[in-house]
Amino acid sequence: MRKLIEFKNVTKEYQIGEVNIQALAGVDFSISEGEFVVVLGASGAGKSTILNILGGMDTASSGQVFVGDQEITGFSEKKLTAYRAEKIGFVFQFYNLIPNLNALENVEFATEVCKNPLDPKDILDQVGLQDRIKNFPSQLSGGEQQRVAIARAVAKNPLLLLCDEPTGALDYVTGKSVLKLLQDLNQETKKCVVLVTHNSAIAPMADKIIKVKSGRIESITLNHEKQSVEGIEW
Ligand SMILES: Nc1ncnc2c1ncn2[C@@H]1O[C@H](COP(=O)(O)OP(=O)(O)OP(=O)(O)O)[C@@H](O)[C@H]1O
Repeated sequence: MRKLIEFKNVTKEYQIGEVNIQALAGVDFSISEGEFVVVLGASGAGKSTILNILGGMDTASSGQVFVGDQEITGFSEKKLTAYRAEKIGFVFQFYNLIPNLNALENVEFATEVCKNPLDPKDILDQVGLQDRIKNFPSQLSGGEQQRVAIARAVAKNPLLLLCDEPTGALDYVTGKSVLKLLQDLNQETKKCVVLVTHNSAIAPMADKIIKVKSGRIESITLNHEKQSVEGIEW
């Protein structure tokens, strides 16, 4: 499969007063089109930093990041904003829905700035919320709100779906159903999904597992016998 993402010797340093924090100390990896990738590591390992640089929410201190045929590390602020808006769908641990918009409006709002959005209603159908589209976030459970957040990300028709601990605030069963939804969407749409988690038990659902430790890549494993989420217990 064609290479979609490449990190080449990427570093990230944060300067807090006199203190210099090395969040990434030279990271190299690549991701192919359509892959479901799990980025694993302990707290503070650098997982979110990788995801934020990939999503154009943060910038590398040095090194190169390629997405498709573009080097995003060379982007101006304006190009990076367009990249985030058009190419990236984000799903976070806390759903970040707009409280005074209902489920459908939350998805519609996100698609307004996109070039080729999918139909918000169709996507809410696909995530199983066809009967709840008029509900406000406060009227939905955590799992349902996360489904709206996933619908919002997917409806943008992004190149990449980036998920940072998407089940972190959910109970076991609900978390599993959200992972199943992400796995199904990856299989159906062939969109690349990069999911950050500290939960190593979910690694078997991925095509590729990237382990991060202290700002470095510890290992990259290709999983040829990917498992369905239903078959994984933790
Ligand atoms: N904006 C920031 N300013 C200063 N330091 C930061 C910032 N963001 C991250 N860091 C530091 O960089 C390191 C990597 O953080 P990162 O959030 O990428 O880790 P993580 O693996 O995602 O951890 P967690 O699972 O706890 O979210 C940590 O030491 C963190 O404190």
